[in-house]
Amino acid sequence: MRQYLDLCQRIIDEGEWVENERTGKRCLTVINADLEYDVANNQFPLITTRKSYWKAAIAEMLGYLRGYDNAADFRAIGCRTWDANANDNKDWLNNPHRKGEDDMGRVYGVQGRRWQKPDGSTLDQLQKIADDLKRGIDDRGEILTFYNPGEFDMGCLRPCMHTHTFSVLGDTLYLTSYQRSCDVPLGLNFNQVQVFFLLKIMAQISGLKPGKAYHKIVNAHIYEDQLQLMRDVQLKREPYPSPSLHINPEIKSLKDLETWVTLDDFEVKGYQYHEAIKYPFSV
Ligand SMILES: Nc1nc(=O)c2c([nH]1)NC[C@@H]1CN(c3ccc(C(=O)N[C@@H](CCC(=O)O)C(=O)O)cc3)CN21
Ligand SMILES: O=c1ccn([C@H]2C[C@H](O)[C@@H](COP(=O)(O)O)O2)c(=O)[nH]1
Repeated sequence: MRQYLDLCQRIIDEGEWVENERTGKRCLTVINADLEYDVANNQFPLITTRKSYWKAAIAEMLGYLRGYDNAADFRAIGCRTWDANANDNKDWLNNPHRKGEDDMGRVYGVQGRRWQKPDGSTLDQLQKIADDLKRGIDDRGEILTFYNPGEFDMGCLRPCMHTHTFSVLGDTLYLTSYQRSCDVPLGLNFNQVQVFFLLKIMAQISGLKPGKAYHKIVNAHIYEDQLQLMRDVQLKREPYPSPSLHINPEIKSLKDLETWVTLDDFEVKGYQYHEAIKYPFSV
């Protein structure tokens, strides 16, 4: 939790103002942040200085792992984060590739599960990783990437947390996740939960122990309309100790994740938090 608050403070102390054309807003910005999560000791990095909606964050990652490309599918599992980008983003609404209401296009999970190959077939990156990890194999290329520049014009948003690399040492699984752009008040709240969850669930279905997760962020920013709430409200609060995340031990395979898992299979214990803060969201 401290590392999150330190990053927020660093942006306020050292950040530079950058105009963002896409949203029409200015962002206070720093380059490069390295965060680390102790999954081995179940130190769940849930923000405690405001109420954080961890279930929606897990649902979003679950939707990516299932290859969802539609905001309605995300809503059905308890996540509304794609409603705005699928349906209120002017550029996307005018994009001929958009297939209608709620379509997100070829983003995240589509690339992760159905990467289009030149011969017309598709590649399932996640299945290959799950199969390898189950056999204890790390070929130094256990990489799940959602980043497909050739298809950016076919999706509503370029992926932000775009690449996840899994590594095995002995009987322990590690994860390194890369993020090109980070809305620290809103997005990072979710992304921290997702990196932690991704390592914990992949370790569980591989029969490996979870180790540490490393989260590498390039452009970390606070939008101008979020700054006052961050500086004068959230950063004035004292954090509480980390809660822990518990996953139904019956989840044993990628197939389980794809077929029957719901948010009821996840529980957070010991979550103490300060009251909610509503940060503005930029589409
Ligand atoms: N500007 C921007 N920031 C983001 O963080 C972001 C995007 N755009 N576009 C794509 C996804 C969508 N994400 C989102 C979208 C909404 C919330 C949000 O509104 N969170 C609220 C409440 C969530 C809830 O009630 O479940 C929050 O207070 O955290 C968070 C992340 C993360 N990403
Ligand atoms: O998982 C996510 C997804 C998105 N974001 C934020 C980062 C930026 O503020 C916007 C994306 O805008 P770009 O112009 O494409 O960089 O969404 C996030 O923090 N986490």
